[in-house]
Amino acid sequence: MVPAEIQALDQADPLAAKREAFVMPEGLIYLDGNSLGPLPKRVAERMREVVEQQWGQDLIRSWNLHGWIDLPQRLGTRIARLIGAEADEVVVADSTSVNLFKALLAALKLRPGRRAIVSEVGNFPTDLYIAQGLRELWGNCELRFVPREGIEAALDEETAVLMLTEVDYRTGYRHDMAHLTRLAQAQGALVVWDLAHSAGAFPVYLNACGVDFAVGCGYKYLNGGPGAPAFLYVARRHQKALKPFLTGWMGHQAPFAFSPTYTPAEGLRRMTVGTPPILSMSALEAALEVWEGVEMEQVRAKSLRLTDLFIERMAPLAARYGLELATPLEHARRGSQVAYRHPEGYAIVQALIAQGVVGDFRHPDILRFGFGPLYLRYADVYEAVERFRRVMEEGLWQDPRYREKAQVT
Ligand SMILES: Cc1ncc(COP(=O)(O)O)c(C=O)c1O
Ligand SMILES: Nc1c(O)cccc1C(=O)C[C@H](N)C(=O)O
Repeated sequence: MVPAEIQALDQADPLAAKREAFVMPEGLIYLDGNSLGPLPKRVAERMREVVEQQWGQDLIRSWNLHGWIDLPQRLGTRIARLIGAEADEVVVADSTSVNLFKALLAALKLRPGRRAIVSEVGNFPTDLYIAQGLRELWGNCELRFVPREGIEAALDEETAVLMLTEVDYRTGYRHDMAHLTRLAQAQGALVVWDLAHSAGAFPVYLNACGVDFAVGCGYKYLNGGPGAPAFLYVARRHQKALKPFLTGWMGHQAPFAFSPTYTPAEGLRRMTVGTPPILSMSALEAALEVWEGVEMEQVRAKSLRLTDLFIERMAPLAARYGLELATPLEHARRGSQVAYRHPEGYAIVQALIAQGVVGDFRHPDILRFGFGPLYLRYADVYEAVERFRRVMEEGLWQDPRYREKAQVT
C-alpha cells in the first residue's frame, strides 16, 4: 500500500495527466527513459496514418502534400522551445554522433589556426570516438581529453573547441553549462554541448548561456522511438559563416535545381545532408506534440522531487548493502537520473528487471535509473524501492542467470 503522503504528491502533481499520453506496460516501473523513452500513444496512431495514407495512398505526392520535405526544420522548431533556442537555430537530422561530427568540423573551420579539442575523458565514448576520427581527417589537431577537474586548465589560446556532455551518462552529474561556456569563450574557443541526457529532462538555456553548438538525441527523454533522428543547434550568429563539411543535396540552396555545383542553403538547412527518414521523423513529430503546453520548469521541479524521493527512500538499503550513491545530492549538479555503484551491479539490475523495475547497468559497476517526469508517478518511485528491497533482502540477484551478459545492456 502506497503511503498517503506519497499518494498526495501524485494528486498535487501538475504533470500527472501526461502519463495518459504514454503506453505504460501493466505492472512495469520504467526507469530507463534516459536510454529509450516509452511509446507515446499518438505515435502509434501517427505511424498508421503516415504508412497507410501518406506512403500507401499519397505516395510521392506526400513530400509536398504532407510537408515531408520540411520535417527537419519543423521538428527543430519544436525542440528549440525545450532547449532555450530560437526556432531557426535547431534542425533535426541524422544521429547524435553524425551531428557531433558536423558540429565539431564546423567549429574547427570557424577557428582557423587553433588546433585543440578539449573534452572530458569520461565523456560518452561516441563523442570521444568522433573527435578521434576527425583528428585523422583534419590533421593538425590535438585532442585534450582530461578529467573533469582538469577542464579549465586545458583551455588556452590554442583551443578551438570545448566539447562536453552536459549530464554524465553514468553518474548523472550535471555540468555548469553557463560557467564552462564562459571559460571556453574567454579563451576564444567555441563550445559544443551534447544534450543527450538533457533535452526533455529539464529546461536547457542555450541562448541564455551563449552556447555556440549543441547536439542531442530524439529517443531518450524526447520519446521519439528507437533510433529516432537527432538534433543539431547552431547559434544564429554563426550560421552565415557556417561551412558544412558533409555537403549533400538536401543542404543545397536549391536541391531540385539539380545544379552540379554546391551552394549551401540559407540557414541551418545547410547542415542536413541526405533524404530525411520520414517514418522516424513522423514518429518523433508525434512524440514532440506531447510536449505542447508543458512548462519545462515544472518538469525540472518534478524530476528533482522524484530523484530526491528515490535517493531518500533508498538510503537505508544503500547503507546496508554497500550501494554507493554516485549522483550528486546538490540539485544544480544533478540531471534526471540516479546512479549507484556496486560490484554486483549487473546482477542486481537483472534481478530488478525480473521484478518489473527496468533500469540499466553501465560498466564497470554503475546501476542507473532514469526518471521521466512526464510519465512517472511518485508511487512508482515508492514501489520501485520496495521491489529493490526484496531483491537485496532475499538475495534474488544471486541467481546465476543474472550473471550472463546480454549483447546490449
Ligand atoms: C551522451 C551521449 N551522446 C550520444 C549518444 C548516442 O549517439 P547516437 O544517437 O549517435 O547513437 C548517447 C547514447 O547513446 C549518449 O549518451
Ligand atoms: N542508443 C542506444 C542503443 O542504440 C542501444 C542501447 C542503448 C542506447 C543508449 O542510448 C545508451 C545511452 N546513450 C547511455 O547513456 O548509455
